[in-house]
Amino acid sequence: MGLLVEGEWHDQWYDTKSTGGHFVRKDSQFRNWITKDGGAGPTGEAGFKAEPNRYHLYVSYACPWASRALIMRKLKGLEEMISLSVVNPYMGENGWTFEEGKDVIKDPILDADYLYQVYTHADSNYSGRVTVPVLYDKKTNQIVNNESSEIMRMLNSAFDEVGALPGDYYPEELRSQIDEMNDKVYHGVNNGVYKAGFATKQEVYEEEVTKLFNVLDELEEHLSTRNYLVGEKLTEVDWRLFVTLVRFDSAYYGHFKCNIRELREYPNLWRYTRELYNYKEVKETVNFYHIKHHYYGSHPTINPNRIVPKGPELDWSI
Ligand SMILES: N[C@@H](CCC(=O)N[C@@H](CS)C(=O)NCC(=O)O)C(=O)O
Repeated sequence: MGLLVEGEWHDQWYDTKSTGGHFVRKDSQFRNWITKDGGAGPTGEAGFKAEPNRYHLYVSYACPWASRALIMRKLKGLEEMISLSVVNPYMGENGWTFEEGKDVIKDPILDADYLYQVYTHADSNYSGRVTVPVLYDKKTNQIVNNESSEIMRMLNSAFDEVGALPGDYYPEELRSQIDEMNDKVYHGVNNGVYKAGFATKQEVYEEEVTKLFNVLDELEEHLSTRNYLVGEKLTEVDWRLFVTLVRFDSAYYGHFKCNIRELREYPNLWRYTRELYNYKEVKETVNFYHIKHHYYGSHPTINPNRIVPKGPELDWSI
């Protein structure tokens, strides 16, 4: 694992010393938007019009943030319109790579060996982390956006007039409730598992893991009287929660020590996760081989021998 400093790759683990043992996530830097007419979005510059076959998505099947984008691409039927690359699950001294391996889809655009080359191609002086997902413009050869919450939003609606499937996962009338729930889910769960798992001090881990399970308890209660987090149908916040829950027992419970309870011990959350897993073709975006091999294999400070556990055996049927 590493990062780019003025376009040069440095192999370096997260710095938690300067933050007292806490893992602090950095903001994504590429923030342009694809829009129906090519006008600027809520952030960034204009010029990225929704056109079939113009954009490419770089993801990791292991990564929950990338999976949000992958799920939206699937729900909106954009597979033919937005091409895809999938990195190798192992993230080592060169960060994400396109090294051959099970289910890897190489980079057809730059033929890069490493994802950081996509970043330096777009900005030869880039400084920062090299993360997935990355939404890339093949026409102008630049990164449009590398922030999954924004990529989800643009895929939700920008391509509606050029052949996307119907479905609005961020409906106008529910936006304020969705935003509020997104905040809880992001801080409490999506980033919560990382804050527990990457903590480097006992008291920080205990504090974070307790907070995580308090939010899971709250969500379990919330789902006792309703099927979805907000309103009567699935919205983006359900998919944002799903990507963490679907990894919970296979990766976070063991590798990140989020083990106060298994997800399967929560009847409502477990029912909900299985339902979303079986929704349309969403299960095709969930790759447990990549998930387990990435987490257990890529963090030597947590699991130095990189042994990947065989279990658990999960029954996803509904
Ligand atoms: N805020 C970003 C976070 C993306 C992210 O952290 N992705 C992880 C994989 S799960 C990554 O690529 N990490 C590489 C690194 O931090 O060096 C988003 O939501 O898109």
